[in-house]
Amino acid sequence: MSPTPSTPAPLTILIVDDQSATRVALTAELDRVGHRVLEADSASWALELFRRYRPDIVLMDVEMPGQDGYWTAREMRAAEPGGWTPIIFLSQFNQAADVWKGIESGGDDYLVKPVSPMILHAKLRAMQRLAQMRQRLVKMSEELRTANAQLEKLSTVDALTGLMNRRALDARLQQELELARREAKPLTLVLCDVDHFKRYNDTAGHVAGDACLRRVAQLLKETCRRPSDCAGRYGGEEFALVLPNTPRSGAMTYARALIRTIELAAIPHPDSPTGASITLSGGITTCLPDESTSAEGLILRADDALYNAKSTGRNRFFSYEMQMDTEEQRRRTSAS
Ligand SMILES: Nc1nc2c(ncn2[C@@H]2O[C@H](COP(=O)(O)OP(=O)(O)OP(=O)(O)O)[C@@H](O)[C@H]2O)c(=O)[nH]1
Repeated sequence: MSPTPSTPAPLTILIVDDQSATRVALTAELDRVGHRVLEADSASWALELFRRYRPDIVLMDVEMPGQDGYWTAREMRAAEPGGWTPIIFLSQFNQAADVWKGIESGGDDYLVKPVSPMILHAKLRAMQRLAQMRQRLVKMSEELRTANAQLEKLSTVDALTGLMNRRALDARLQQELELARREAKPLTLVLCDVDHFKRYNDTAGHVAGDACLRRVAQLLKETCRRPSDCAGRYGGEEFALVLPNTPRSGAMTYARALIRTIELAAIPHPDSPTGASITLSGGITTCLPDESTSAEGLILRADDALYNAKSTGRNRFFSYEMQMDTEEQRRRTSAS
């Protein structure tokens, strides 16, 4: 009498054998312990069932008319890229070379017919355990991939505004600088800062201050119309814009449009000497980079221009190279 293995988890098992007597005997044994059995008498039918039902384990006869078990195993492996269904070969041959060939062609184990039920169940149990371990590993590596992606995002995105953070901005500036140098194209960096933001916080509170920064960030993002333009939070109430392929004149046009956008948004400032709404001051630097141009140098220049914009009254953008006051320009343009 066949031994009864202790409560195996039910599996879907594909039996591939051209001899019906073998299939009947194996099916009866596997049925007896509650497994679901699929039967195929040829390579083509086996592949069809394999693709359709994705069995947990395959028991595969080596010798079959037409395509043999080795070929079928290779096709099954090719049909599940990244996956792994245990394949156990069944054969009358018990030479070492046969076992080797079976394993080489993608099989995981090799049993000599007639197979003792006890050995069969033991092998199934071992394969099932391996498959479960593999599934756990796959799941863990997926979780790791997701966690890494989240970490990567967290390390480049500013949590308050959703813009690039300082780290990502620095990397982007460096990258655009190298590209501009290679392609001999102008590159503009704008640093801008919300005017009298301490007063905003002191009067409206930090929560309202945060909401204000988010709104400004959104507006800055919207002004980045070209796919290569990017806005980021440089720190505190200071933002940076990297504008590739933008010459001085283009940068000034951009700054005027930005001032206008902020003006139209009319975000109320509860205590600003500059006016009733939020205003920005900015420093611009534009370069045609050569070997001596550095990201740090650009930041220093933009910061210097920003300081000038602040010290001459705020709500204006200065270009380091042109030392031109965009607010003055804008007033002149709208007056004419
Ligand atoms: N709510 C809020 N406030 C911030 C954040 N980061 C920086 N600040 C505040 O921004 C203010 C910046 O103040 P200052 O550097 O004195 O500059 P300012 O008041 O804007 O004055 P000017 O730049 O000279 O126009 C400080 O009160 C900071 O606490 C933030 O994430 N949220």
